[in-house]
Amino acid sequence: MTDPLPTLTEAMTPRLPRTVVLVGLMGAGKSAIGRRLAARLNLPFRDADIEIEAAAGCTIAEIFARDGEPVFRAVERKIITRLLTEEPPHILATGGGAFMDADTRATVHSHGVSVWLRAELDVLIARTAKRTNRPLLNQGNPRDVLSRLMALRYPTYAEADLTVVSDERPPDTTVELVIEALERHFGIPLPHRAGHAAHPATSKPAGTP
Ligand SMILES: Nc1ncnc2c1ncn2[C@@H]1O[C@H](COP(=O)(O)OP(=O)(O)O)[C@@H](O)[C@H]1O
Ligand SMILES: O=C(O)C1=C[C@@H](OP(=O)(O)O)[C@@H](O)[C@H](O)C1
Ligand SMILES: [Mg+2]
Repeated sequence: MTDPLPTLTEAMTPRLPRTVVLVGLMGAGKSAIGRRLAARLNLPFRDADIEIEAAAGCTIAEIFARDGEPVFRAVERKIITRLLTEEPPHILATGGGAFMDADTRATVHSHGVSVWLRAELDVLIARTAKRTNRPLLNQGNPRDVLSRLMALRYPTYAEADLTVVSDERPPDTTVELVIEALERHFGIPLPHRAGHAAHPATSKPAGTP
């Protein structure tokens, strides 16, 4: 059976041309902002870290402890490639190290639009202090780890297509800034829900009903 023809409104509604890939350091807000952004744009949300945990059947901390970081990076690369090449355009929050992998970066570049959520050190420290589920931050003083990672990673994050500041302003302000940056980048208005993202989109692992 052939697909029904779209209505005139559907045919004229601009669609997100590519998956939006959020990159940046731990605590930048990739997961929190990504979830809200997806709700505002009425698009699916995927979080690479959640997909990795679903595929591995254990937490990221357990993968780091049991198999080591290189194994985690290999799984991360595979999952992000699958999401970008096999799923329709969506909002994708990556883990902070993903964009540092040259292959992942190339895949993001050819299949998505990358947005660096750039945050200052004090903001990152405050936001990551509440949870202990990030193995890299349990390897020493979080301020030292994060400032070392800033020096190492910010030049590479700067290769992202777009940069949006993630600061003390409310999450919905950052979401607005990302939408504006995407609309400028694509040169089209993105249909979005008015108001606040009161009911964030769920992030189930891909394939879960
Ligand atoms: N303005 C804000 N923008 C983004 N996150 C914020 C903001 N204010 C508070 N937060 C909180 O900071 C944390 C950011 O962490 P998260 O989204 O997991 O970052 P990442 O995925 O980049 O590591 C979340 O708990 C979020 O609720
Ligand atoms: O920066 C990193 O290397 C990591 C960031 C984490 O994700 P968030 O950036 O979402 O915290 C997670 O992927 C893992 O702990 C490693
Ligand atoms: Mg995250």
